Amino acid sequence: MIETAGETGTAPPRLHVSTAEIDDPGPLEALLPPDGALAWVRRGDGMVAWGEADRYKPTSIADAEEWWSGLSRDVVVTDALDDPPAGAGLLAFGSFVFDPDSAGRSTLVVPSTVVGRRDGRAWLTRVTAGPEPVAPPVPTATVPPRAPRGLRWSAGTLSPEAWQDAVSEAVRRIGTGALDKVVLARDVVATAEDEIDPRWLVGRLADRYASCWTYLVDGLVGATPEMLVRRQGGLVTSRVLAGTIRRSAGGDADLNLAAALARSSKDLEEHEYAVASVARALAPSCSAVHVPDAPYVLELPNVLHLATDVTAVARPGATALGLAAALHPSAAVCGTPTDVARTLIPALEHLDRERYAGPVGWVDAAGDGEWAIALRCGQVEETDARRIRLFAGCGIVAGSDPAAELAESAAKLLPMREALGDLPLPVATPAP
Ligand SMILES: C=C(O[C@@H]1C=C(C(=O)O)C=C[C@H]1O)C(=O)O
Repeated sequence: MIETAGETGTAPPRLHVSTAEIDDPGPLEALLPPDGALAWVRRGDGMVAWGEADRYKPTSIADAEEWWSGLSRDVVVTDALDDPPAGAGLLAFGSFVFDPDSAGRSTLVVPSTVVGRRDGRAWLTRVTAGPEPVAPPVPTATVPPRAPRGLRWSAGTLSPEAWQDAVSEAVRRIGTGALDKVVLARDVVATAEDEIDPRWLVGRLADRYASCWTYLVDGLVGATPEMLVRRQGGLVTSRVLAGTIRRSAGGDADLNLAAALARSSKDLEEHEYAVASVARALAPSCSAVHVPDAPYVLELPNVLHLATDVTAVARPGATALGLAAALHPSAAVCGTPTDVARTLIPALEHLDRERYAGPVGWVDAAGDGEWAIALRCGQVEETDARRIRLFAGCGIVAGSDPAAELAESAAKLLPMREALGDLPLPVATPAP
């Protein structure tokens, strides 16, 4: 018999984890129940989850790492896969506030049911407070999600004009030599007639932005193209994005835009700051940090980004969460120098970013995991689920033009607006 700490009456019961290979379950997001849905999907693979075996409100990423290493060390694994794909077994989903002073809450959830698929293998993980007698069948969502209806838009914290003034002020400060780059974000609010079902948004985002990581954690839903850090075994990768152009109708026009982006000194400069901040942050906990000589152009349906994939080898003990703690906030969402940008951001934005621009992802018992930057997202409001707040930001450098930055922020809002059904796919319309 397996003895659990809970039987002593002094400690919570140890969690029991069992994972079994299952037949291909079809589209993962279609399995999600209406309540407590968690998702992490890309190109059809990934994990969807629900139920809560445990939950923690970390005060920082380091605090989350400590809690998680304690919990995951103490579980009883009753069944596991041979040569498991990444994510098959005990894991926690999480997301963290951008700014520790935010009124928002960082969160780590250990789901009681996870269904995953990777590299042609599918699995079901159950996490329970005692031995689970029989693995339950894969559930299917009984209530399919409905599209939001009757959307109304309202300005967020700053009007578009006031936000452009903030960009001008940032350019002025950069001109004085106070800093090199600062990322300024804005928000807009959509209100629907009924409660917004985030599963609807997950399905739409995963379809249209298949190359992005589509995520859902406690009402924060989005599809991000930017991987802060992935650790798989010893290998560490980070996809850095900075430098953006809004896409046109496609074809030759887009090829010309891509060429212009790859030559733009403003965008290359902005990109270099972001790559340098990632390479610097990885150096103490990794060896063999490799930064390619030049960025490539990442094509998404709404924008083109300058992108660099940095690779490294993790030193012993450098977990995915530990690496995320070292990397956040990178210059892609904060600025250069970090401390100056960090102070300037709230002063100019007047916005509580909450979990936008913070790390979002998952971690397993071995410390492997994926932590992306929560971009191209919205937060369904906890107190009124008919409302969702969307966020988008832009890197401001010496050559930035406020009107062009506003247009760029509008392009970054498109994925969520399309997912909400505000726009017919794939045509772009002016910012709300
Ligand atoms: C801040 C955002 O995006 C970041 C800023 C970018 C830029 O300024 O070019 C590009 C990608 C992201 O690193 C956002 O999408 O909200």
